[in-house]
Amino acid sequence: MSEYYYELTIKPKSHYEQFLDLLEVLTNNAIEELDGTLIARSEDDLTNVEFGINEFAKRLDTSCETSCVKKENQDWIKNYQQSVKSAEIGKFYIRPSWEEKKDGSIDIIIDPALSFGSGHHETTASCILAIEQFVKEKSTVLDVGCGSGILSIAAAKLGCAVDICDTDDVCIKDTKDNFKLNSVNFNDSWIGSANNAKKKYDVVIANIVADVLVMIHKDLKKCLNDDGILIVSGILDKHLDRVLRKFEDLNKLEVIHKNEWVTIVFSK
Ligand SMILES: C[S@@+](CC[C@H](N)C(=O)[O-])C[C@H]1O[C@@H](n2cnc3c(N)ncnc32)[C@H](O)[C@@H]1O
Repeated sequence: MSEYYYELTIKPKSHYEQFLDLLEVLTNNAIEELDGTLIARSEDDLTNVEFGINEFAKRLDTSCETSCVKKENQDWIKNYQQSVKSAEIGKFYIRPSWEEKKDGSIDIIIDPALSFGSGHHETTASCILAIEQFVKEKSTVLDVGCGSGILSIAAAKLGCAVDICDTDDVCIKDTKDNFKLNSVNFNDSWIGSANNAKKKYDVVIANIVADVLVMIHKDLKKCLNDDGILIVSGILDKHLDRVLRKFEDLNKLEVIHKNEWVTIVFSK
């Protein structure tokens, strides 16, 4: 990548299409069209093209405003990568693949993608803290609404046997990719929700939203072992009581507040 690029701006008074055609031929680059203005950018010097355009305007007996400015090039990929931050949550360190791992922390790699779950949202962070505190090695875990898979990857890294489900097929694909990226395994996966579970689990985690938790509360409890742990999140504090009412037959072990978001840990 060169240190500089040239930006040629042309605002024709008339014959817009002819100027566009000529600019395309002369620059062989993508042209930006903005309210009657044509903008070409190139790492090649465009001052000769500007001269040609002005000669063309004279031939057409019209005029156009032009400017050709030399600008500093940006490393857009590096700029973007610098905007994606790692997150340290308890003993876990969640990072994009281009960042270094942190010694002494449990490493989780999540690259930016469509699925929710980078570790920066309050609900994800609180669920990870709850997993660290309440989930024991070798537990069987169901991650309902796995998103990026971040929570089930955390559980897998603690030595749990995990199953994943999400109503969105893109999340299932992203989670599978992220398991590979993190060199951990899951057992079973399906597109759908807790009502499709074929067995009971030691731990069920559902970071969804209050309305959905209320809607699927029976399914979540149904796939929980007798002494199982249920972690629910995605609850805005104004909806907390409504969610609590649906789980009052369970023991409330912990309520984690982070800004306006609440995560609850129950035991059966
Ligand atoms: C807030 S994201 C949580 C992602 C990830 N588990 C985390 O904690 O960062 C909620 C996820 O739940 C999924 N979802 C929504 N309704 C669902 C339902 N009824 N059953 C299962 N998953 C659902 C969404 O597709 C989304 O991926």
